[in-house]
Amino acid sequence: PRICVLISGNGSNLQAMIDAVEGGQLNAEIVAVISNRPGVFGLERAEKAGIPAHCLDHKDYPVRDEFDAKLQSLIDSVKPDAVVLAGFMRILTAEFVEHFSGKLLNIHPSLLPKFKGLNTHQRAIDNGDSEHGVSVHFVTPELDGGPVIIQSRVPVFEDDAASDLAERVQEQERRIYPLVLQWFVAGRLTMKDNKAVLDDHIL
Ligand SMILES: N[C@@H]1O[C@H](COP(=O)(O)O)[C@@H](O)[C@H]1O
Repeated sequence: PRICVLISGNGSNLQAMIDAVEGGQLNAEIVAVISNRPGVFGLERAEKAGIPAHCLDHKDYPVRDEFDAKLQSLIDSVKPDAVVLAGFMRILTAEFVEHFSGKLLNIHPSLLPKFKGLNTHQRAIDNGDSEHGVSVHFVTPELDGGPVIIQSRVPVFEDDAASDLAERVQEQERRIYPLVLQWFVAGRLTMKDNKAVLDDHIL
């Protein structure tokens, strides 16, 4: 199975996928990494792993539809079985999302449906939550609203800063995202009627 990963920055989730492929936990090939920002560390991680790395700078496409159309054809050119958003910080158009419906996955650093959008760690702290976490979900046109596949919870400590919580959450991200991808490429995980289904069980 072929995986295409979209990033915007550091790429710690991408690195976890690269390591899982190299370690035999993820039986797939990462055939392309695409960033919407030039010069990010995630692109270096891809090059170091011998994966074709592409940058499609969204600043070159003032019209969102044009950026998404270009991105869609670049992704289609590598014929992926899964398109994986890993710290990809762009809102995608409904056309783009529909085109990859059922094979487009995202990781969001909160216990969805709580804290859709940005700054999730600080918002959990400001809200006085005792627990926080991360969700992997299928992408639908509703931002951070697609069917959730798996979540991992972490405690929030009184003296936590957002950076402490981010580190604790990212540790979980690196564990669960490769696992979900393995389920998907093994054909065990699908999206049906806006629901995530694993081994014929609705999640
Ligand atoms: N969407 C969020 O963006 C961050 C990106 O991290 P990285 O994979 O680029 O290190 C992650 O925390 C992810 O949940």
